[in-house]
Amino acid sequence: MARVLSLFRSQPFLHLVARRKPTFCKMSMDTRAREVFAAAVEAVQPDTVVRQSIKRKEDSVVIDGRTFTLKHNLHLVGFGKAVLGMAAEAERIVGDHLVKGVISVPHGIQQTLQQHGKDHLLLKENSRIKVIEGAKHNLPDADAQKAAEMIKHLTSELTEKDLLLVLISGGGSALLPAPIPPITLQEKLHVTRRLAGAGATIQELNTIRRALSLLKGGGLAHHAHPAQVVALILSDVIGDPLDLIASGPTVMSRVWPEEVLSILERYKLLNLLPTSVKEVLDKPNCRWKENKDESDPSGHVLNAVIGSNGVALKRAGLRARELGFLPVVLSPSVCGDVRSVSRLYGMLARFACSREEPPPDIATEVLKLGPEVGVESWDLCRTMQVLEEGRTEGWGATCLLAGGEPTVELTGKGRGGRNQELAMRVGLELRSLGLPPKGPVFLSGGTDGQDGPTEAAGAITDGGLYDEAKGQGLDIDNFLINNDSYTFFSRLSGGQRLLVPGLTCTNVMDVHMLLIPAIPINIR
Ligand SMILES: Nc1ncnc2c1ncn2[C@@H]1O[C@H](COP(=O)(O)OP(=O)(O)OP(=O)(O)O)[C@@H](O)[C@H]1O
Ligand SMILES: O=C(O)[C@H](O)CO
Repeated sequence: MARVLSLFRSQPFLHLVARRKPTFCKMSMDTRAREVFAAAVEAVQPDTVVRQSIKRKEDSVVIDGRTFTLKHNLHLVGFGKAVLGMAAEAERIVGDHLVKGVISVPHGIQQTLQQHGKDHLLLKENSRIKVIEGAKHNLPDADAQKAAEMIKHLTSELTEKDLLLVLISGGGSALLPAPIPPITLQEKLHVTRRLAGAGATIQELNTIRRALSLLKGGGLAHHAHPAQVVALILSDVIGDPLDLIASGPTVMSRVWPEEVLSILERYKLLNLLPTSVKEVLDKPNCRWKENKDESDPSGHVLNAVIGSNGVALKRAGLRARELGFLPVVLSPSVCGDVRSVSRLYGMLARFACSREEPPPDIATEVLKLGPEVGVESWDLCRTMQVLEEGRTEGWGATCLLAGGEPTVELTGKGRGGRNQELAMRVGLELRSLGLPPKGPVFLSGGTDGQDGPTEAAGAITDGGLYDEAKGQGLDIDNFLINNDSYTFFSRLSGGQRLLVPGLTCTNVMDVHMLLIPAIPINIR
């Protein structure tokens, strides 16, 4: 393994890690972990990402290097959990060039933002944008369908002189339901709910949604043709795939019947489909019969990802450096079962803390686990090299950052979320390393501020978790079996280990952080 790592030494990737030695910081590891998480979330605030991506120059805007002339010809539509703040900022930038807009946002969001003092994310009183709240509990409903109908109507009226700004963020699929007739909203909901309940991935779910919708899979761009369409996208899907985020309404995509049928078959839904769904699936590429124009609108569409997990991790790395860590970003694509993901972080901590040249089996095990948790060998080797240097060359404390969206197999009936469960499991892994209490610290948090159906975003943990719980009469294994991580962390030490940032108004999946102290520590 030493040979594998040495191969990476000569590579030019080290620009990803600033080589300057970090400064010493007196704050506790816990406080610094929370600060780094806050920086990650701050980097992807809806108003910030829009401000950074639209540059106003007199009567034009520059987006993604392209200039668009404004002649009181701008229309705006949007759908997603972060879209209200994105729209407020966009309207501030384009001013009265905005003719009108419609956005579909989560139920109750305006009141919640007001209550949290986040007025800068609300539209001004005389805004030209109509806000429709819907999709209670993240499920498409009549309000969201009405919003989709209005959005479709607005886009269908555009001409080649118009510019359509489309704001997209996670949760957009549920907020833009436009089932292809004769499918009803209830029938579409029935299919997608069964798929989600059976454990379908977001890729599978959104492939089906695209096949059943008038606006998804490029339908919105099609309706807007021949107007110029510019979509600004805040990604909540691993790898930032344009055709899957909110089911890709501005990305022209064909429906492949074989793919659709194989997904439905995989989840044993083929025989349970409503007749209307079968009817639509029999004619998969006739989604836009009511076209005003048959020409391909793709040339008129610019799709730009303006915020993502990668962006959040980059900013987190900068903050970590200010707080005295050598930052290293492992990957923004961590997925797979939380058990495997916790093993990965446990092994990386062991690798980083080993006093000797790490035993070859750790690096080999780490690389073996890579495919299961969505991390490339290249990224693992690069990260291990930084950890090795941190240890052998005295770089000081290290902050390993990663992100993505692991999964939990729900076996119990407790309250929790994947971040809190991951934190519990990593705590157990760190304990098994036999490190002293001031060893590595691990944080896992959802950037939307909510982990599963709980008011916490995640939790902070370390190798002392098990003994701390035992000392307070809490049986950690029982909580894990019952997927009761929120109850566990709420009861443990007065909830001190919980991460509760409140509503963050954004969502770029989860952030994971492993802080490795500078002091050389012995492991068993
Ligand atoms: N008791 C529990 N313990 C662990 N995980 C849970 C528990 N209950 C729900 N979950 C997990 O929480 C996730 C749903 O929560 P959440 O709404 O935060 O998901 P999400 O995919 O992040 O949604 P969003 O689109 O808002 O990002 C699912 O992955 C589910 O398996
Ligand atoms: O809305 C959706 O489809 C999910 O949040 C993924 O983007």
